[in-house]
Amino acid sequence: MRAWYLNDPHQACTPAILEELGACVGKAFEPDKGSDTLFLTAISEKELGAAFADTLKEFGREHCMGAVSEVQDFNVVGGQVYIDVRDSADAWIRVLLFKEDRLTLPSSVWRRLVPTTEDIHVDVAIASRPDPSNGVSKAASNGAGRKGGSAFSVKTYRFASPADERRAMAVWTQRRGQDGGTRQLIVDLCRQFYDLGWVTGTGGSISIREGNRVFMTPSGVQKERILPEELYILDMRGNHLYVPPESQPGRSPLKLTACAPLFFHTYRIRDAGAVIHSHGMDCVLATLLQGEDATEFQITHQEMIKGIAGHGYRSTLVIPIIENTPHEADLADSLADAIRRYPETTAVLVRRHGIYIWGKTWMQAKTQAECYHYLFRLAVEMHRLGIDYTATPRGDGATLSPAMLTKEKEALLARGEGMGCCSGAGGGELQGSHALNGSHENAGRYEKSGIKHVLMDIEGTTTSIDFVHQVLFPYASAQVGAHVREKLAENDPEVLGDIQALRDGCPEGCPPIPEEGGEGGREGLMEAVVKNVRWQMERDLKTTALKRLQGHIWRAGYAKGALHSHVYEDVPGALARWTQGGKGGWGA
Ligand SMILES: CSCCC(=O)C(=O)COP(=O)(O)O
Ligand SMILES: [Zn+2]
Repeated sequence: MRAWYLNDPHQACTPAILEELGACVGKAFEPDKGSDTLFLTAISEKELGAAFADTLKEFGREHCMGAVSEVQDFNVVGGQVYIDVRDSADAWIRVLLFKEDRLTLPSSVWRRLVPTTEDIHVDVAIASRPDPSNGVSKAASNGAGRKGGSAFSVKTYRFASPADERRAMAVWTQRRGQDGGTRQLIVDLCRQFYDLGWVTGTGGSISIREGNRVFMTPSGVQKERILPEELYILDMRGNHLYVPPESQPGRSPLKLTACAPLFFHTYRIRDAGAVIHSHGMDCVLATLLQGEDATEFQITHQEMIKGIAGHGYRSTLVIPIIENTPHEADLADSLADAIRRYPETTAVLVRRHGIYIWGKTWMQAKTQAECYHYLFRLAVEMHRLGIDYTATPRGDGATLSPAMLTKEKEALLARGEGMGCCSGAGGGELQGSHALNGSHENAGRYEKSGIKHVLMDIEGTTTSIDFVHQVLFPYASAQVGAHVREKLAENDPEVLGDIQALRDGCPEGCPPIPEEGGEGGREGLMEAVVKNVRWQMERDLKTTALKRLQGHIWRAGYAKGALHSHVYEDVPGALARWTQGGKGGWGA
């Protein structure tokens, strides 16, 4: 058996790709019990006579058996034949079968049988039997593919007329790059991203997935000068389908990008269609703006946040930050960990290095990359101006609008004596406690500045991080059942909202939340909430829904005196100084 892509005959197709489609390559003719077997002896004009043209047409026609749910075994009893099958990106794979080869296709895969020459004697036995997967390919039943009965039918198009098809093809070709190829598209994007400063100094990288084929840039090269044939192609298991020419005159052998293991994590964990690794300077600054210890970058109330999947203008966009390592490939584990812990994120920042951004398609990845870079630039500028880009503006419930800051307040902030250190922009434990060591004169400055409220971060600022991990988290986990039971008994709309948020934002693999009034009643609902919350907490997920319910559990715990927090010893003094004269208010 040999298999390759019809649109690029140099591209071999591995058994891994066929297996992903649910196809299986074997040896020898063994019709299964209960099979209907059809012998197609001699697809030859001489043998078939008048029926030759129609037979050819019939077997050359594309078939998908999904509707009748049949598995077909193509058994070559003599000669050789092509069976063409479509991959998950709608590209034709040509499988050449020799005598005694056997190809098994599930019902969901489009196929056609093509003679290797116009007049060939080939004996093919096609045995059909019920498909136990009922039309769902292996990829889909694994959860790796698409939803629905036929895994790939969503990518299969039929046109009312040849003219319709030509029009659609023209549009798609244009969208995919002028020459219609993923290779050319990556080359073009590399040039564009170089001009934007994202892939300079040979740093940064791009990868695009076409079904089960993954295109990646070579390592350590001038990214803006890559040629289409210098790209690697791999299957989803990491097997090399295409390796660029090893030694060209005057050039060293091309290695695969060091980002490959990281790219594969986004493909395998998130089913991404494209990934961009940028070294843009604003990404690096974003990893430092909120302090070296910050594990997240946050920004809110910006129009461009709408460009990030699942976010709106008022959303707080949260991007995890992981620590850099001397070698790019060593980032893979912490990137995978961040992807799992932040199920809503489509990007991971790497401190003092750059960012990985992915999307379902290359266009979504590019749009998001542009929005992320814009937001980082904006955050840097806002920070420089002393404006808090993490704060909700007035009119949206904020106590202080950065835009309303007077010159005096800006001066206060610029001296590092104001909000910057304790409004969430500082974050680190050391930094937090130092931030409160203001002098008595500061109280006067606050008074003069007209600042009425100081909104303080807790974790590591007023209170130790250990308190959160050793007291607050276990409390939420232990109390979730009792809290939900109590609040549901009161028909409290807040808890109903919390439950709905958990239901809507249920991460992949997390125990789902049934509808109210469903099977199992309220007890079943409560049990599901407890399982869902504990599942997320065990994985240290940071979903909005989880944080929301945890916040409510802790608030109730403080209110009834079940929870008591310590504060660092300099906190009470600092708060007293800031509130001297009764001008300020504070809360922690
Ligand atoms: C100055 S580039 C250092 C390596 C790096 O961070 C990077 O992103 C490039 O990796 P590649 O192997 O794709 O060249
Ligand atoms: Zn890099």
